[in-house]
Amino acid sequence: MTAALLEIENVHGYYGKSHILQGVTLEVRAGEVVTLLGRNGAGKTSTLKSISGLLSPSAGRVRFAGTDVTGWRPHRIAQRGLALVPEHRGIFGLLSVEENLRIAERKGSPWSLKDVYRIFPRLEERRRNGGGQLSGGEQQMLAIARALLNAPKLLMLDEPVEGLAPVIVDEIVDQIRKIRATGIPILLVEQNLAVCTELADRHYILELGRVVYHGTHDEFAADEATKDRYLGVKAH
Ligand SMILES: Nc1ncnc2c1ncn2[C@@H]1O[C@H](COP(=O)(O)OP(=O)(O)OP(=O)(O)O)[C@@H](O)[C@H]1O
Repeated sequence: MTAALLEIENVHGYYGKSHILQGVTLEVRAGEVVTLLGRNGAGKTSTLKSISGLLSPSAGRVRFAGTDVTGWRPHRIAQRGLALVPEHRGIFGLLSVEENLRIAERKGSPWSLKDVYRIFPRLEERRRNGGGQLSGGEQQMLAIARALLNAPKLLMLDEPVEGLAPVIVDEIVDQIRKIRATGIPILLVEQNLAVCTELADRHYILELGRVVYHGTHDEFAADEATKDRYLGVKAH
């Protein structure tokens, strides 16, 4: 079996006195796309934050690429190659698309501007536009492209298609598939079940800050009862 690139073991986390993460355990192996599912407020974003150092775990371990990074500051974790693309996309509205990309370029990165334009041709078309002039879908593409330029060993995407039109959703799913084909593993938080089942090798479901289900793509696809119970999705 392939060794896990990311291992989260029994992670607990608080916002003030609220015990939000109550022992989350999951792993992502080399080359995998893994989804983290669950209803609103289940703790998906908080799990990504606890991995990337934005929420310091009160207990448990986060191991990444063989190193225990629990409690490290976000920038140190990012330097190790763990990239988080948050739901609110953090791009610079006053800079052009290309400037947004240029400031994310990194010496020695296997990813060049040309490589990201190959995956996101729309960004090349819009390269002189201001970041603030982009549509929601284009902003999402720009945020992912910026993360790629940083040469991530693992990409974490928080609801990349939320609120986007179906045609843009399809485009982004296709782009994520292309990124996956380059070998970069992805941890994907997503509510859109069709997107998840299309992309993922394995799934975890969170409820009240705990993992209540995990299974492979095939197991999950066949398990209507689980989908109904934890996600409120009726079989059809
Ligand atoms: N900064 C914060 N301060 C206090 N409570 C928070 C904070 N952020 C999130 N929470 C609470 O923590 C719980 C988990 O939130 P989280 O955002 O991780 O859930 P989620 O599964 O990502 O849901 P959603 O899809 O709604 O973002 C929720 O009850 C939420 O209200």
